[in-house]
Amino acid sequence: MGLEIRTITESEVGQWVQAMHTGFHRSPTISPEEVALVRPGFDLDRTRGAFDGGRCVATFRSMARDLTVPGGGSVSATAVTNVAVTATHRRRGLATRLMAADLAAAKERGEAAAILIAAEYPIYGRFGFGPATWVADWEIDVPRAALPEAPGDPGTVELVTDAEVRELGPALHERVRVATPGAISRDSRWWDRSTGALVLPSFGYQQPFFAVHRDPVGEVDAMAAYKVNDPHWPNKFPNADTEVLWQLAATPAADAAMWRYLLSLDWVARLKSGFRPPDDVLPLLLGDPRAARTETYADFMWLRLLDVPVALSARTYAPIDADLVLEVGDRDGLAGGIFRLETAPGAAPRCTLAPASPPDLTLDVATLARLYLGDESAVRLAALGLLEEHRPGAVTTASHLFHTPRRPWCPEVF
Ligand SMILES: CC(=O)SCCNC(=O)CCNC(=O)[C@H](O)C(C)(C)COP(=O)(O)OP(=O)(O)OC[C@H]1O[C@@H](n2cnc3c(N)ncnc32)[C@H](O)[C@@H]1OP(=O)(O)O
Repeated sequence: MGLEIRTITESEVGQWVQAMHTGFHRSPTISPEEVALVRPGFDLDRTRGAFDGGRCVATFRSMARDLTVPGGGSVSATAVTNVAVTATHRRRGLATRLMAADLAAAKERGEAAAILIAAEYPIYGRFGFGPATWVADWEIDVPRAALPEAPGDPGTVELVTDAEVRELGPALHERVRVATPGAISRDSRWWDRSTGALVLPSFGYQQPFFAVHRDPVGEVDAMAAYKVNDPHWPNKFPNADTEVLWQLAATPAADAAMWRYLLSLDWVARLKSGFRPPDDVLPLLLGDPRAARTETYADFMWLRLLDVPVALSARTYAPIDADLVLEVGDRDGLAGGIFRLETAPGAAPRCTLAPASPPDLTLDVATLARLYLGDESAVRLAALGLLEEHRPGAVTTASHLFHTPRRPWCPEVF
């Protein structure tokens, strides 16, 4: 029997989970109890495997998510995860075939985009994905941070239980999600796993502290999960690390108040921020921004457009009159074509198929993904040779149009 690519059946979930863990070099044996715990998170119509003689040797799964785009609208996206090929079967085209099957199904369902977090940079460009959001992660030398005196916070910070996080967190997350291009919807399993209500034996759970910030009328406007790791004290100096697992804030004032709290814990020498937006103001909240050392600055969520007119019509642009014809190449034949993007101040943008129009710009679908959420500038992409200009000024116009005041950010690890 040859290699077969297909969605899996209920009875194959166990060996699929085993193959996924094997591909990720985790434990080679997963208990039936753990399989039963993960199973409710799977949509079997979107869970694929590669089978060699009946044995699962590669895995691939996707989830339906809403992706926030500039302007506060959203597009439907297939969120790809658990892509893993057993070491004995790598580089035989299995990931390619699984990706082709999932993208075709997503296109068929009418999803406008596919998103994923790439384990390694070189893997997904060939499938039409481009890095669409980036992350930064800082380590802050707390004694040197010189946190400036701030006007009194009219709100309050309190510590809450994991049950309260499950109750209060989803509304705050949704408030942040719709205001943050690049953010995606989150299901209740995320909250269960992050608060110990659902513990997978392979991953375990150590309860963090949960802090919430409330505005003056008592509404939660920021939340953080953090741990304090307290190693030895050299010459009896306090030397602990605050490790922020996640922090969400709905307003700049709440964001600053929460960081102020996290930076003011006794005994702490260093604060590890966790993944933040690449243009986060966190370092600039400090009296001495040099106290924040960049630990990570890297690509994060990759995007692949599946429906260019739907996606480009869903976001807003700089308020200028523009008429730009884009020739989008897509070697997989999923989303390519010639499209006209029309914008005007105060009017909804329109993106339509325009096969007979002479293009102003030619670019690949993966390059358009880098522009789409506002993370990249067309001028930079042109400097890299990724955009071809046919009408003078078209690159500059595209740069103005797609630019957003803040860079996009995806707070989810999925
Ligand atoms: C969204 C996520 O889940 S990210 C997690 C991805 N998974 C992992 O990193 C786990 C460990 N790695 C693996 O499981 C596999 O190596 C995978 C999934 C990365 C690739 O699977 P494979 O079946 O080997 O990929 P496939 O054979 O389809 O490769 C297609 C092409 O991509 C290239 N490629 C695949 N993986 C990589 C890589 N990590 N780095 C560079 N090139 C790669 C191949 O060389 C091949 O190139 P070619 O067409 O020019 O010959």
